Amino acid sequence: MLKRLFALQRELDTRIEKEHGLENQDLMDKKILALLVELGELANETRCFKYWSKKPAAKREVILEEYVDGIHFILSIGLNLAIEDQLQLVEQTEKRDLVQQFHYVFDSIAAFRKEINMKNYQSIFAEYILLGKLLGFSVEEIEKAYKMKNEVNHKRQDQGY
Ligand SMILES: O=c1ccn([C@H]2C[C@H](O)[C@@H](COP(=O)(O)OP(=O)(O)OP(=O)(O)O)O2)c(=O)[nH]1
Repeated sequence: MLKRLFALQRELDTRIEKEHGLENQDLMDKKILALLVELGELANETRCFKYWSKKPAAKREVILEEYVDGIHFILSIGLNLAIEDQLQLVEQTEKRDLVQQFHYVFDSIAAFRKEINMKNYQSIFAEYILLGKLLGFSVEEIEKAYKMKNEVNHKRQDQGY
């Protein structure tokens, strides 16, 4: 699955960079910030930290769409590192709640920015997958939603987004 997703991401990223004349630019810092912002948007839709409110979480499909925006940027960062073939996912097993898990993902992204290496990248990946599990998403569901959003992203580029 990961190989397929990396391939789709590469196609999209190449397209976006061409369209915006960014082929030789280092986009790492922007991608990291984009991922942090997506993570904030995702947390906002789950409303998991809004102890002051009774309003329920957004619909499952809205949360899944936010979640796969994050997957896009994680894959895209991986392509910058050119390490997709070495990726080994270590499964996180510790029991955590959703709020804790959001913090773990934020912390892993911050650690990666400080020290951009394979180990720290793997840790973003592992924490983000666990976040998806806590949100109740299956791997198949994530892959399907990723493909749908990837197509939307291509269409946006067609329309000069
Ligand atoms: O190099 C890139 C840049 C962006 N994206 C994707 C990731 C994500 O799926 C989408 C950007 O997020 P979003 O759809 O939230 O874009 P936006 O411009 O912030 O949209 P909106 O204003 O509707 O929130 O573009 C990539 O895959 N590669």
